[in-house]
Amino acid sequence: MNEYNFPENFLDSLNEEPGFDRENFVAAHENIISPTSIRINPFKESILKTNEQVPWCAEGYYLDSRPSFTFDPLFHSGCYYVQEASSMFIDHILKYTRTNKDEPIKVLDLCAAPGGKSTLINSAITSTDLLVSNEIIKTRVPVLCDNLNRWGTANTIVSNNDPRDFSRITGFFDTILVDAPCSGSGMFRKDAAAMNEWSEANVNLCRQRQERILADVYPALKEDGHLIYSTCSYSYQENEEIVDWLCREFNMESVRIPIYKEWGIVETVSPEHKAWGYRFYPGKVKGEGLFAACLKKKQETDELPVFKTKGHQKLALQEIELIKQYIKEPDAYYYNKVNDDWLAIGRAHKESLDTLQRHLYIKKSGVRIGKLMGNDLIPDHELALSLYINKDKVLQTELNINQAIQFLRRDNIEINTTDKGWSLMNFEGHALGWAKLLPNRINNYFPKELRILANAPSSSL
Ligand SMILES: C[S@@+](CC[C@H](N)C(=O)[O-])C[C@H]1O[C@@H](n2cnc3c(N)ncnc32)[C@H](O)[C@@H]1O
Repeated sequence: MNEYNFPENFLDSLNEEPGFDRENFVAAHENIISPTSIRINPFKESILKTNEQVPWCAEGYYLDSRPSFTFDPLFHSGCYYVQEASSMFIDHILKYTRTNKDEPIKVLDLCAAPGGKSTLINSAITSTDLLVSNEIIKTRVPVLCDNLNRWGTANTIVSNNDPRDFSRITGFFDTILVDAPCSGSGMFRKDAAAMNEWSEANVNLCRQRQERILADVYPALKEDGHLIYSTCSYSYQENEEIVDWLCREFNMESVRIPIYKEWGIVETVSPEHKAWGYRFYPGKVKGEGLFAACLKKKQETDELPVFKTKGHQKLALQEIELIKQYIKEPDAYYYNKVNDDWLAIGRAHKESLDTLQRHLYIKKSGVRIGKLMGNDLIPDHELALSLYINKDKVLQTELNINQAIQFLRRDNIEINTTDKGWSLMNFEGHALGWAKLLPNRINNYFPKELRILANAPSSSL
């Protein structure tokens, strides 16, 4: 064993890597606790900002200590996402590469669960832009949907596909993020167990998988579109060598991202194509290990297929009129019924949804509004958290912190009210979910699978 119980050969394997300072790196692992950072939701105003901002992301903030997020109702209402600071660099790349804000873009987050970078992309784009958030592993899709539901936007489609399925949607996306599965050395400080998984053989396996993922998704990128590639590995094989491979095998050029020296990020160039990359080392940055690079597709080699729009089932216009009452600016949305549930997605994304539905396994599109029972809406949890709910149409009940925690536990709550019917349950004005107010009791509709099960810590947030 060596310093800090790093895996055998790990430190030696990094000795030649750009910007690697062995002493500083080991000291950062031995002496510095992993910093806690959050990224606030720009669409849900809250007073969570702290004095120390993450330098490369305007919405990122460091916290002095790690509170119990589970017991903070604002976490459940989607006012912020707990995210490691280095990962927020993707925001900086997205903003730099977005030159024309007037033209809507389509972004794919290919390896998206649990959704940290998807919520980040969602904050960086506008409602006329589209985010497709994909996760290959079925069991990881629910957490991705939950995190996106909390963010509250109606311009996201979640799919559950293998990267190869995207090769059929030629030239569809303006930007693709591949936050690739990797050997995970960048997370050693946060997750010491990851060290047991590390080996040189695994680094090589990861590299092969990364190449396969990138080759599969490449056709889906538009000409002049950007590919953002990131890993939480320090290994050269998974980073600079992959960037070189992309430049060699595909028609791509490297994009240099401006950074400030005081950020502590190490800019690297790949040996063969001199392509830029950005390395984050704990000890040099206040964050964990990350590698990121951005490339631009030079020329479309295949001819673009013409996408035909599928014919639609005859829409139940009367039902749509009922649904629309619950939505702010209702004409801005396209309403779609899947089984018995009504969903709304920005009207601008209807055609994209048609195309994607023909090629992908769609798990969520826009916001689920709920089911109609006669003339009544049984509202969905997604509607409660969404930014587009027409709050004039529904009852709202403000809860204090204890009532909010009871609600989030799905316990019985006692409140003094004469109101009756479906009500949003709010904390500090932010919706947590639905309850039905009945003459002699309150039915709690907070989703069972999301309820707080843990015991409250002695001091919560
Ligand atoms: C680094 S994690 C993504 C983290 C996520 N982008 C975020 O910010 O929350 C990599 C993801 O890739 C997925 N994955 C694993 N194997 C894959 C494959 N062969 N193709 C595509 N994705 C894969 C994993 O399930 C995991 O969700």
